[in-house]
Amino acid sequence: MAAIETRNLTKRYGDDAALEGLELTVDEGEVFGFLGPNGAGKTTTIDLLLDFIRPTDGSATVLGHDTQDETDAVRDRVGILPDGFDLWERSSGYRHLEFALASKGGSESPEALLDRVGLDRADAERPVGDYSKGMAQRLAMAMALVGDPDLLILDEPSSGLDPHGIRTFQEIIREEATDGTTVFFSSHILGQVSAVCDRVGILDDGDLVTVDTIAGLRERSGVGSSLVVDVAEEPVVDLGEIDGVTDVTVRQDGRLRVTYADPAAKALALHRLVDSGATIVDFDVEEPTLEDLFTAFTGTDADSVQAGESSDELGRARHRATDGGARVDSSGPDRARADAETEVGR
Ligand SMILES: Nc1ncnc2c1ncn2[C@@H]1O[C@H](COP(=O)(O)OP(=O)(O)OP(=O)(O)O)[C@@H](O)[C@H]1O
Repeated sequence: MAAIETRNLTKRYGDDAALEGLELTVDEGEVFGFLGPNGAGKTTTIDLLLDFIRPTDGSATVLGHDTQDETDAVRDRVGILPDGFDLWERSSGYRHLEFALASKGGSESPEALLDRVGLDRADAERPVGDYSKGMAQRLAMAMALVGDPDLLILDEPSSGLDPHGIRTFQEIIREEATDGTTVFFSSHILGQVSAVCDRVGILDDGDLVTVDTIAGLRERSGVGSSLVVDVAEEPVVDLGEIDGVTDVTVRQDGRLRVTYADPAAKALALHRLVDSGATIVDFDVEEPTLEDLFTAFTGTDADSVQAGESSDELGRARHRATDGGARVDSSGPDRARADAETEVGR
């Protein structure tokens, strides 16, 4: 049984389609990233799955239940972290959890839930009207986890979170997935989706553009990997002649970027450079970033997809030069991603 299955799911407002003919299957136990820019239709899809709004056309099942005819059965087994949720400002975090535990019949202790999301127990005594956005988001995540749901639906879960909170949420998502929970995770932040998701669906302007694993997206996008070489002097050899090389450019930092579709071209390019007498100071390989993939599949500039997360930070920070030299940042892409997420959290 699929955790989520939609057939021609469509929502129109007047002549405008918020979602057009969505055909999507999310398997049980997978972490599925639903990626798209502002206004792509992510929240509309989630609202349709939970029967908060009704489709103009088409249908959907969640955990085998029809979303319109068996809404209670759906909501009973789904944990939801909605985008833009409302809390009762004068009630404490504890009261919110107690309410969620009572309405879901959950057996967890409020303290265990608070600890899991990293919300201070003393803060849980305070009215939520005093909470920061990140604290409110942590409380909402704790409420979503109540009752050990079979499906977690998280709409922009990192909204308002600091980098530590982002990591906490990613750990929760991984733990839930290990436990067999399906996670449907909407985001416009590419790095966060790639950090936790088994598969990704890219939504653009109400249309599902593609669904695949990150590796599959890389392969199908045609966006090649690049060999970035720091050479002591301008090479006198035409690397563009090598079979499988698709592009050769000199970057702003003076390094040579050789983009290739065929991995065999990488070694050939290095050999050709050495044979030409060039002195190779350093080299590295850059894989296409998710931003590159998004652009390849939608034709949309990835800068419009996310605020504050630079593709240069994400994909290329490991090539930072230090002391004006060409040393490679040994902390690698994970560090780069953490750096990028620091940006996001600001
Ligand atoms: N009640 C409504 N009336 C008219 N248009 C709507 C309504 N709700 C959503 N839309 C439109 O539907 C489209 C999809 O909106 P939706 O909120 O699903 O996007 P999203 O991908 O969740 O965006 P974001 O990342 O900004 O949350 C947008 O163009 C939006 O303006």
